[in-house]
Amino acid sequence: MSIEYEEQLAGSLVDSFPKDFGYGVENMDMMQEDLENSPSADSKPRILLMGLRRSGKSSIQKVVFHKMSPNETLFLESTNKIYKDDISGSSFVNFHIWDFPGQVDFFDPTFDYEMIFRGTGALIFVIDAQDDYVEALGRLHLTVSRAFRVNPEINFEVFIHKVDGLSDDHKIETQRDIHQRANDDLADASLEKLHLSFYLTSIYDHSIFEAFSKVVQKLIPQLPTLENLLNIFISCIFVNIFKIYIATDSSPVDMQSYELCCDMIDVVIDVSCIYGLKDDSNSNAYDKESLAIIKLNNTTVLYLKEVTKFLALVCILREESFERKGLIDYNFHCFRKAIHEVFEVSSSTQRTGAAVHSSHPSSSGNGLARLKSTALNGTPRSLV
Ligand SMILES: Nc1nc2c(ncn2[C@@H]2O[C@H](COP(=O)(O)OP(=O)(O)OP(=O)(O)O)[C@@H](O)[C@H]2O)c(=O)[nH]1
Repeated sequence: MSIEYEEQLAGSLVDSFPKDFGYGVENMDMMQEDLENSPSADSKPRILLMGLRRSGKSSIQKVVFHKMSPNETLFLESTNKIYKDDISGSSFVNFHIWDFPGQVDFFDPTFDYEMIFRGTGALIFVIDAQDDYVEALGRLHLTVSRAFRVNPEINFEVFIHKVDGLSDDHKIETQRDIHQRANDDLADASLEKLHLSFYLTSIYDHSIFEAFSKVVQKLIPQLPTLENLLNIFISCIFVNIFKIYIATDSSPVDMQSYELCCDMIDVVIDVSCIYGLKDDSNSNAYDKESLAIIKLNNTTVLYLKEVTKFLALVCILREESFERKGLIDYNFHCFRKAIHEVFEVSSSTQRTGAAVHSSHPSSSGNGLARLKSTALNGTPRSLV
């Protein structure tokens, strides 16, 4: 895939991607001013990407949110600015990502780290598993303990990264060792309440998308409502155009199904971008008409349909269930309506400044109650 095509693709999908927006290390004051003045600063959760130099932070951001192919990250230059990405990935998932250069002295007294941590939803600390990680563990401890003291609500996520270069045994041993040492350091500092979540990640497979999905899901207050909706509807995955799954039904997500769903999104969006876009810049590669059905050779069917501007529902159905397509379409229609209702409630609550609490879907209106009865009357529920 050419770089021009990728840029065109990213540009056509995401309106608010100020790609080259960044602050030089020398421009910390400017960044701070922006933090204070930005109207969206309070409403959108912030995700910080931190870690030592060359640990893979920028690569993660580029691969997940800019559709860069993993091989191209070999040519990424070292970041010497803090990059801020405004991700408007779905009605539910809007956040800022701050990619910190490895060499920034984050605890420079002229730099107000309290302000940064106060508005942060998740702090992702990236550790290069192919390198000696002793220094990284020291830095991790320093960073999370400072952040926790300022804002104990932050979700602390540790990406044990670049595990593609490790054997399966080595991966497990590395995770165990990092887990043990990081938690020992916290116990020594009497910070047992600080919880770290660990993920094995690589940009060369879907593990980075899966890990990011889990990080993002923790920031979605409507998640239990979405899960309920999916449970009563069908076995499926609800993903956005970045292949981050927002919610699934309650059966555990197996990697193979998730990878299939991701590939389906790639096919639909890539083909639409290459062959579907008209010359006028107003047309979108992904819109209300976006729909794809692929029959697999194991008697299952992949079914993708647009839900909102950035969200799609991808279902894996048994072939015989798919014969009742009218019922599936009707259920989908109800599901889509329910999602829009949840979104409307959430945006109006956000406007009034109140917190959004999840509730059982049947309490959210007639559309949802109808969905429940329809679903129970004949929707296939099994996953591959
Ligand atoms: N094998 C492997 N290499 C990776 C992975 N992720 C990133 N890399 C490589 O790691 C190198 C450094 O990646 P960057 O994304 O520039 O690292 P960074 O943390 O942003 O570095 P600074 O900007 O210096 O802070 C690049 O050559 C990437 O190709 C991965 O999952 N596996």
